[in-house]
Amino acid sequence: MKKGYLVLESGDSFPGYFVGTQAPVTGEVVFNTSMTGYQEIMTDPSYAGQIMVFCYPLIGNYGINAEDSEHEKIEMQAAVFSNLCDLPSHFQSLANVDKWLAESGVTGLAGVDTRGIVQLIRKGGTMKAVISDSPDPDAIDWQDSVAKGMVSRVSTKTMKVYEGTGAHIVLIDYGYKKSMLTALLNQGCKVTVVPYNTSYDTIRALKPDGVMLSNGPGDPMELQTQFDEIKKITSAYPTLGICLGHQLIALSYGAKTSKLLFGHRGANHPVKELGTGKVWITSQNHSYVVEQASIASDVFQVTYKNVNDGSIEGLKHCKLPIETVQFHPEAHPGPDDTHPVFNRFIRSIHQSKGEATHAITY
Ligand SMILES: NC(=O)CC[C@H](N)C(=O)O
Repeated sequence: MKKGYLVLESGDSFPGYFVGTQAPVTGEVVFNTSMTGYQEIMTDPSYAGQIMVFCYPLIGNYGINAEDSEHEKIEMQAAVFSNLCDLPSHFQSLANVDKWLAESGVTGLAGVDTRGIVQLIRKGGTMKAVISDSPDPDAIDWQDSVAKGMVSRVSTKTMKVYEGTGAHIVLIDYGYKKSMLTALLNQGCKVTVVPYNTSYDTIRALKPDGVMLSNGPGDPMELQTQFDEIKKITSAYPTLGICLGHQLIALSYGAKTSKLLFGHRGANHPVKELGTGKVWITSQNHSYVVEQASIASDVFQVTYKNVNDGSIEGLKHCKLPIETVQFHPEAHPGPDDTHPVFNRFIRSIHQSKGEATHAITY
């Protein structure tokens, strides 16, 4: 086993042993508290450019299977584990995490005091980190910036059509998770996945019934040049925005975003639906949030709030059929309490076309 270190910009370093590809990497270090779902987490394109620390101390015990990946590639920079199981047991398992990371060209570090790292991040915030074979923070050029432009890297380069007999949804791909597409296909929708920078005119030519803006990596302000187009697109069709999609819609209509100290990443984040007072347990993965003070009350109504820190978790446009959520209704991993968000979206499409919705059973 080759010794390696996670070295944080704060100067702290944590020893472990290399798994997967043993190449040195730089990234923004973040943590996820989910107890299960490591394959879905590692394949979520929203983690592009980041080093993921798994809080749960045992990862890999049910292996890697052919079903659970959320994207065809692992986009995260690296993953860090406490105990990594090398002899998984599950009828669907095809490989252990070490072998899978190696085949995918991704670095891993195991046997690490992940709890110690999480305590530091919770105090100092998400920060830059390096995985290398040296524990010395002074040997690292901290001026090297963490990669930007991740959305253009992970988004599809061509349009892809998934046939269905129901509503036609254009899914704008900022790094969408497969489960979002599955949720739409399960509603019978036809889905056209388009690149992140697709124009309003191109989308109009596709004659969609609705549009969905997906999750994705990085700071939403990096996509500032798209805001005018996003406003045009979303004011023309019933819209659902999820996570990065939610942030982009808010920004396009004049709100502001800011970065949380260490983000929300896990599968048990409580969110209150303000209209009903109900609390849902949600799956989350984000650093940025829409700022309450920046929301014009005649443009958006806040629909959901995070129970832990009061941050905004959902918006509804006051006049247009636009709904956005910061959490992940598609789950994977995590509870599907909020899956009805998709049903509501499809219902809003039928309503905006003046179609009767009494026959719809959801
Ligand atoms: N899952 C996502 O879409 C993440 C959105 C954004 N990159 C953030 O970190 O806040």
